[in-house]
Parts: sequence; structure tokens; C-alpha cells
Amino acid sequence: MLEFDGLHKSFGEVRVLEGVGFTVAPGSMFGFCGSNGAGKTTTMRIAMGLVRPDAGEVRWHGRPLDQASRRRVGYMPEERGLYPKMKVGEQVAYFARLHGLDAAAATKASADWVERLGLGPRRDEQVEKLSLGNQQRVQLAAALVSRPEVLILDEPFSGLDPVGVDSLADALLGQVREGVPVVFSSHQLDLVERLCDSVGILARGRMVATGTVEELRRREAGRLLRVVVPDAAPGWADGLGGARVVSEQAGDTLLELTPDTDDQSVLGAALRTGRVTHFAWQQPTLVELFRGAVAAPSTEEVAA
Ligand SMILES: Nc1ncnc2c1ncn2[C@@H]1O[C@H](COP(=O)(O)OP(=O)(O)OP(=O)(O)O)[C@@H](O)[C@H]1O
Repeated sequence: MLEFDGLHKSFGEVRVLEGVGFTVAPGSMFGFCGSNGAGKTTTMRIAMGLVRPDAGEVRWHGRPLDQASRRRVGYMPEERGLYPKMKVGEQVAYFARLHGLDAAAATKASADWVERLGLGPRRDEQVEKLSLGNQQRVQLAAALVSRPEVLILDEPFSGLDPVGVDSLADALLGQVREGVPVVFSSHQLDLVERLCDSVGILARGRMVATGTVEELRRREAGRLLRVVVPDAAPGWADGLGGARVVSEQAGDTLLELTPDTDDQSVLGAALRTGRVTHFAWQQPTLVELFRGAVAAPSTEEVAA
């Protein structure tokens, strides 16, 4: 298991992490989500020893990560860390050497990853001459070339075109199949939903939601109701007790019900407006779950 446990970190007066914890099983992909400035990068930097936590630790196989074990972690920093003048192939081989491969193994592994990530034709180009997306692929090759046991990637998908996203996603899923735990941060929640076995949402210094997307959905199940009443006047649902209008467009209304509200009373109100052509509980998307989680402190948080 890769375990992030009880991480606290303040920068001066600003308390960024206040007990962040989550685990990632070998062979699984964890999507690390949170608003801008929530503390995702700080969490990953702590794992890599680049920021010292005020409390807490990150463990792999039960042992706190240290400089030696971090050599077995493939890391893609947010600020990226490439040498602009170096050629693609040399660059990736250089990172392999840094992680302990000998020269021959490093050259071979570099050629292999450069090819697998679609950079073959660019092997002899200087990194600074590549597009942003291709530089990102080089960065990923640098993280993968030493056959890491663990992958920690800070926004690896940002700036990639759809083809780049697919080749990166394939590469990561390949790593997962080989038993590597993968953590990546992203604001692209559709991708997180598509790729990850589990997700964590960081807000207010803590993980406010963790689990599979299905588990998070179940927790929220029975709250969002979609009602389509084509002939109803706009605002028909305003003032319904126990129901908040989330959105309303041409009689297509999304309502959030409090747990004690009877959906049948909402149906009754809808029928009084005319025909009801759709009435069903709505599966929240990860985007909706995210908005809910970062917007409102949960009852457990308030009690804590
Ligand atoms: N070295 C530092 N000194 C002072 N403040 C810092 C430092 N590093 C991070 N912070 C602050 O910590 C907070 C969390 O930043 P962090 O980069 O970890 O967030 P993030 O979740 O990765 O955000 P984003 O999604 O925008 O990349 C921010 O308020 C940031 O300004």
C-alpha cells in the first residue's frame, strides 16, 4: 500500500494541510482532486521529500519513504523538470541513469519509452523545440524509464490534446496492470472518472471525500431528482418545501431534495402543472460530486 497519513503543513499563517490521509493499493489508480490551491502539489511534494511536513508521513509497503526508496518512485512535478537544451532521447536516458540504471540499460529503456509514448520521430530534437504536449510526454517518459514501483504525477494531463491524453492514459493503465500504484492530480474530472479506481477530493485541508466514484455516488444517491414538465411555467418548482432548484431550462428541472422530503409530493406538484414526461433520480457526475464536496462542509466536518 502507498499510504499518505495525517499530513499537516502550514506556510507561515496559512494552514494548507490539516490531516490529509488516503491510501492507494498496488495496481490501482487514484485521482487526486481539489480546487486551485487546495494543497495537492504540496501533498505530492511531501511524498517526494521536497517539502517537509509539520506532521504525518507517506509510507510505501509500511515504511516511511526516504531518499533511497524515493528512487523507486516515478514523479512528474507540476513545474516540470526538463533540461531545455538536451535532446529527447538523451534526456530520458539521463533520468534513467539518475535512478541507477547503467549506461546501456538507460539507453535501451530510453529508446523503448520514447517510442511507446509516440516520440520516436523527435528523439534527436532538443526538448525546448517541442510543443507543450510533447514536452509533457518526455516528462512522463522520464518518470517511467526507471521502471518505478510507484507513480506520483502532478497534473500529467494538463495541456495535452485528445490523442496525447489517450496515449498517456494507455501508458498509465499499463503501469497499473503491472501492479504499480498511480496517483495523479487533475482538474479534468471526466478523465478521473474514466480512469481511476478511486478518487479523493481535497478541500479545507482535508480529504472531504474518498472512495470509488460509485461509492461517492451512492453516498449522494437519492438527492438529485430530474423532472421534465414541458408545459409548466418557469419557476414552477420555486417554493417547493424540501427541494432546491439546481437548474431549470424549458421545463427540464433538476431538484436537490433534503433527505426527509417525499419525492411523491414533488411528483404531485409537477402533475399539477400538466404533463410529466420524465421523473427520475439522477446519478450525479463527478463534477457535481466535486462541487458539492468543495462547497459545503459535511456534517462530520462541522462536528469535528
Ligand atoms: N513554498 C510555499 N510557500 C508559501 N506558500 C506556499 C508554498 N507552496 C504552496 N503554498 C501555498 O499552499 C497552498 C496550496 O498550494 P498547492 O500548490 O499545494 O495547491 P494545489 O492543490 O496543487 O493547487 P493547483 O490546483 O492550483 O495546482 C496555496 O495557497 C499556495 O499558495
